[in-house]
Amino acid sequence: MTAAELIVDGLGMQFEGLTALADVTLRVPPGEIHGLIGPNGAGKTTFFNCLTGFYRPTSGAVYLSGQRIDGLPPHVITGLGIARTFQNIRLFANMTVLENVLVGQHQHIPVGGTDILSTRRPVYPTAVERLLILRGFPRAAVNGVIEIAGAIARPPRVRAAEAAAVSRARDLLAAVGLRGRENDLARNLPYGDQRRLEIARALATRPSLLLLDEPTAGMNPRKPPPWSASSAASATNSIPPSSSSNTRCASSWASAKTSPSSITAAKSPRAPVAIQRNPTVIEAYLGTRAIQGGGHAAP
Ligand SMILES: Nc1ncnc2c1ncn2[C@@H]1O[C@H](COP(=O)(O)OP(=O)(O)OP(=O)(O)O)[C@@H](O)[C@H]1O
Repeated sequence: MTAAELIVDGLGMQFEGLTALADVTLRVPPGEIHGLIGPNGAGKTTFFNCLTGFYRPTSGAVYLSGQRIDGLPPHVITGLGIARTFQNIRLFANMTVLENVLVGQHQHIPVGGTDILSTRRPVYPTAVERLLILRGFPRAAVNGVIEIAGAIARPPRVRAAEAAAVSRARDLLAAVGLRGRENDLARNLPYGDQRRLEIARALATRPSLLLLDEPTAGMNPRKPPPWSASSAASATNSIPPSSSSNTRCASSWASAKTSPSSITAAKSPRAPVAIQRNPTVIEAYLGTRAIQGGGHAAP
């Protein structure tokens, strides 16, 4: 997916008596990497939750490449191009490493239904679709039925798509340094590797905007990740995990390409939150390949 522009206009989030976000206004142009910095409780995670549909903001609006997205459910926002990781890791603990990344590709794996009908049109599902629609079934229900049938019957096109998804998942895992761990259960990975897996899963959704919540928490600040473009540079530039100082670079977002610009600072009545353009943090962590495109890791 190409890089997306994010515009946040007067965003507010109220938890009964608590104002977590008030009048947050900012713009992230396509292709830029920024850090969101603020003390504990400043509202960084709440902000990400509002952008990704986990919270419905109480005021304001969010636009992704011109489309208003606030209030939409998380899976729809993911489909529109925003992927995220979580401060408190949320993997599918009892699924394998590979399966976790496959889940991230779910929206791009045709198993029947709409994808096959609209783009490939094999004769049999089309006939079934027509029959069901003629009998008065709503189109969405018909698509659902055919999707289930496709998943059960697994015709050659579905199997080919699944094989491609597995191959891409393996490439993503290699890109984040998890080659050879594909069949391990996610819960058995060390903490730092679980963070890497979350990033691979997020990239698997082919995002146009990637939100990373405390991506370096629990990571060794001195040992660069294996996929880093320059281990010497990243060793110098990487930030401490959960910083001992009061200010934390808890969250970052990134999308492909880079271009200079400035954005306004986010405002919160509770504590200051700064938005900084800081490519070093992300590049040191992910390596430029994952962010800027190239190979299968490119979103
Ligand atoms: N679901 C919720 N219900 C009530 N209050 C909430 C909820 N989620 C967040 N808050 C409150 O909103 C404020 C902002 O929390 P948030 O987790 O967004 O801060 P943060 O900047 O991410 O902090 P940290 O760096 O510690 O993660 C806090 O006071 C928190 O208690």
